[in-house]
Amino acid sequence: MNLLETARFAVKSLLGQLVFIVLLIVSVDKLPILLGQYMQKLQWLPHSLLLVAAVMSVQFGYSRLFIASLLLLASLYLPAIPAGFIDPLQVQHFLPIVLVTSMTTLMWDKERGFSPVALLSALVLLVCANAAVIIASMSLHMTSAEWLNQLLQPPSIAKMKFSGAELLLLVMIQIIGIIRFILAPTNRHAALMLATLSVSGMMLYFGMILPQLMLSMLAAAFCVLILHDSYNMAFKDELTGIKGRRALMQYAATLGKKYVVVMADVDKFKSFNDKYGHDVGDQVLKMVASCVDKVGGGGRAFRYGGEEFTIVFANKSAQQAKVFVEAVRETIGARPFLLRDQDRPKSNSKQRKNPPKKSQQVFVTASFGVAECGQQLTEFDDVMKAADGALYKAKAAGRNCVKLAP
Ligand SMILES: Nc1nc2c(ncn2[C@@H]2O[C@H](COP(=O)(O)OP(=O)(O)OP(=O)(O)O)[C@@H](O)[C@H]2O)c(=O)[nH]1
Repeated sequence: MNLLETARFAVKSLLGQLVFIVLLIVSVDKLPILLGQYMQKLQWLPHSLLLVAAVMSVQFGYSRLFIASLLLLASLYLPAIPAGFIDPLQVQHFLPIVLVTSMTTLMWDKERGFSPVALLSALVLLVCANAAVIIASMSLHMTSAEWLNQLLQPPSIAKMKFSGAELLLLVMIQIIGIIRFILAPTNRHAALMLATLSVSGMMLYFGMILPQLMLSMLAAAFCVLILHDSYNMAFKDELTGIKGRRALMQYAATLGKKYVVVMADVDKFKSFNDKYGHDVGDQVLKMVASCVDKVGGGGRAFRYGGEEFTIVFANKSAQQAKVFVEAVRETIGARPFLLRDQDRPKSNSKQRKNPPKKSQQVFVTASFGVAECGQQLTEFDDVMKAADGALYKAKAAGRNCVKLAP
């Protein structure tokens, strides 16, 4: 994802999270009244959903979401600890702080895997982070409680009894989490941030005890975000972010009798890679993919593999599609690719042969072959082969052009 796409994803995801929190607050308040006696029977729901989220996290190798699910699961059992063993009021007081701190710490941590050593080191990290926050909260509370309490007061709707110091710390932890999310807005970070925001929102609104319904919804959101990741893994190309070959084949199966297939190939890409390095080549592929993906006329773009892309137009003739393909070709050829310092291969890189000068602009072009489904070509594979043949002709004709199959 380039910077703009990352920002767009972050904003979209943040808005989604906001909607989720509002829904949460509304439903946690209203649903128990609506569901009445059924709520009693739904006690198993948060436990089961959190277990499902934990199992799914293991399947996907998401150790941080696994730990987060277990922490939320543990939070369901903490209030049940006998009073003599641990002060329930202290548990209620520190539980939300511990959860928010843990989720934010996990956001900044890396995926460690599931070996005992990895899990133990994640646990040590969480214990250290929480100890630091609790000590900071206590010392802030003792030293500067008065002015902080005056400065930071919970909103009037809040039912919690938090000091100004604790509020300050919580706000700071949230900001640290939000920064992490903006820097790397992945689904996993979205899930962890959703957890910190929900826990804080619930605390403010309902006091210290986290409603079971909230944990159920949070666990369901974890599962949905993991499933969304699995969809992306299966159908999207990792490098360019556009749909990949598997998605193309699935789409092909849904096409009727009238459609057009376009095969596109970046020109002289091998020498581009040799000249500027593979990493710059990757950036260029992303740029080309974003141009191809914006094709008009209802065309759907896919990365076929390597430096090849496929566009499919349903219900169009080759002549009709050609207009839109020409537009994409022109856009790619006219878009300057700026080689910044950070794009240059490292000095010890084996790929570097001719490193670019500072802020040098380079251009790439692409060739296109177009074929339509018809009497001669009825199978998708055959139409693709014909488009490939036309692409070959475009290369032979000097590249940077569009050729139609006969
Ligand atoms: N950077 C980068 N390079 C890739 C990727 N996939 C394929 N390539 C490179 O793309 C190049 C394709 O080169 P060729 O198929 O020889 O064709 P070409 O140099 O583009 O020449 P023409 O197609 O004849 O214009 C190879 O050097 C591959 O290594 C990728 O994901 N990233």
